[in-house]
Amino acid sequence: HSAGIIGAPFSKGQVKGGVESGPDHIRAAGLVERLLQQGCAVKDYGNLVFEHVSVDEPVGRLKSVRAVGSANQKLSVAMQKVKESGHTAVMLGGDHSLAIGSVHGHAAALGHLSVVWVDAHADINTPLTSYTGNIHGQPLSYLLRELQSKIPVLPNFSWMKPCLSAGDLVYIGLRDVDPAEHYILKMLGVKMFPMSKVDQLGVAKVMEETCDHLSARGKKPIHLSFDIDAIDPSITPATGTPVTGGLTYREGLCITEHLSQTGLLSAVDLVEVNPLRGQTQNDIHSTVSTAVDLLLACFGRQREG
Ligand SMILES: CN[C@](CCCC[B-](O)(O)O)(CCN1CCCCC1)C(=O)O
Ligand SMILES: [Mn+2]
Ligand SMILES: [Mn+2]
Repeated sequence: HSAGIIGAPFSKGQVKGGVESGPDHIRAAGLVERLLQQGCAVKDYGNLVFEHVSVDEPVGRLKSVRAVGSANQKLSVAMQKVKESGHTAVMLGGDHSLAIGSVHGHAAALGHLSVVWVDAHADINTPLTSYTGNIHGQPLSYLLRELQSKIPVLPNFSWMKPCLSAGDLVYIGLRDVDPAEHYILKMLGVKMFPMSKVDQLGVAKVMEETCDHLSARGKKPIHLSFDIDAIDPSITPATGTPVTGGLTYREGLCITEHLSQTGLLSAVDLVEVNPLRGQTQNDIHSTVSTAVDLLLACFGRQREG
């Protein structure tokens, strides 16, 4: 295993301050040292510097479009470099709008890929269906080829092109999906394992069916985009949009251990850790250490030793 870590201290895909300090909290909890201890090579590329965008008037309801566009352009270039250096990429967020640049850069380097999106939310609102205008609820609409007719021309987004097909996307953990998002998911026939399915099948069967679905599509490199709010807020409360009824700590490890064992894991996003949303130090510690443990499992750590 070899990890190439990129810190993306960015928060403009949503409106709650604090998520930009996610990368530093995850590093401070010992991510690099723990990866090295388990025999993983590590290259830490540090944090990207996102310059302030002074004038960024809303476009329709969309907030901070220009900032989100330029941040993701920079991230896409950085991701591509990390992949071309042969590492498994680790993108530490920052909010989930960063998946635009992370997936785009990954696809630019490798051509084709599949995405496993672990999240309480579908993050597939289009600019026109979003209630909030927060772009962290929309990244997949910019990435999916099938939705391009729904995306208007946006400032600072001309650098990107859609790079993902709906058949190569699998969701795990959904439990707070907007009506328009649900319509889109059904229309596109996207493979999804909402929490109801996780309860019904159990996480081992969910992972088996996830991998069967991806294998049938040709065993492409896997991009795991893990939103920490997929885990139950009793474990990871320090996040911007907590939703009760989430994955247990153990289910989170089952998911990441299983994907690690496929040998196809090529990039991991770990996003939406927001220390300011924790009520106590313990809230923050529980959230950040769970994020670290999930990442260690992505790089081969096994609970049996
Ligand atoms: C479900 N969609 C939301 C949340 C997006 C969360 C982004 B993530 O990165 O954390 O997954 C919420 C929209 N609801 C807000 C409250 C009223 C009903 C709509 C949105 O803002 O689009
Ligand atoms: Mn979420
Ligand atoms: Mn998300």
